[in-house]
Amino acid sequence: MKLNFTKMHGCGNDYIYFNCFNQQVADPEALAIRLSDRHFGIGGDGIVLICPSDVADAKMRMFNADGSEGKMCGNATRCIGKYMYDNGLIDKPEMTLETLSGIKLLKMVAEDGKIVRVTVDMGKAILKPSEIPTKFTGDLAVSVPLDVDGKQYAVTCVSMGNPHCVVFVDEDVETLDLPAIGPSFENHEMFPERINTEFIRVIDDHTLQMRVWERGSGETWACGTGACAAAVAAVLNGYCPKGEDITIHLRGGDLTICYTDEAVFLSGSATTVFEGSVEA
Ligand SMILES: N[C@@H](CCC[C@H](N)C(=O)O)C(=O)O
Repeated sequence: MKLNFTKMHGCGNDYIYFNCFNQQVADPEALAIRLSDRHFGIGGDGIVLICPSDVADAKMRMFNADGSEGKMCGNATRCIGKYMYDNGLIDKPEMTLETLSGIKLLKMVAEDGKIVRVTVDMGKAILKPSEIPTKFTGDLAVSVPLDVDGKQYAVTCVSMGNPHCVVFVDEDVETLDLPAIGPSFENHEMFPERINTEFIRVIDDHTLQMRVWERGSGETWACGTGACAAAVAAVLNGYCPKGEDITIHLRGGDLTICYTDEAVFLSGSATTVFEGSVEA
């Protein structure tokens, strides 16, 4: 059996998207592992299913490259908005999207009939360490010490529907050896469900530089929820103001985040790369 797919990316965070309004994907965990492989598959950071929903315009399920299911994915939400509008599944440039972390509202900008930019209301940031989840105690984990492979880091933990550990560093993040240090954060005993880790250099009070090691996918060129977590952490640590746009420079492009008391807003591009079909 063949499955039709669309390869899309948000700032280089690339997933293989399946329209499940008109086809069914069995065993998405195994499919994610096989197709994400950049040598023997299509290549991507994972797969995303765009499914019918009883409570929203569509429902997202996303699977990392190791087959694990993520509860939230900021870049995929934006790409789904573009897919739904560009393919006539919605007729106005806004939609609701059901995720494992609740229903998100997307507002989009169209140019020549195609979506070029999407803003997602990601909901409130979750800061209670036990709810992220982490094993830190207390009401917040802001600049708390963490020993990783014998080196001391100060980390700030945030959930954007999925867990993040944000580390502020002084050096250019391009100089970091992420494949060496990323897995030790991801699988650290303080994070019972593993963790996504963002390494951040503060450029100024409205600009951050970021690299990310994602749970289940390794280094990716962008992470929407990670960019949100980084902006929240920057505010909590006093580097950036609340309620104003913060630009995050990622390996694959820029994202804009605004952290308010009501919600975190994520804005950025969404791009279609190619379409095809693959043996299921
Ligand atoms: N790239 C994503 C996040 C994908 C899920 C993450 N790896 C997890 O397991 O929580 C984004 O853009 O937010």
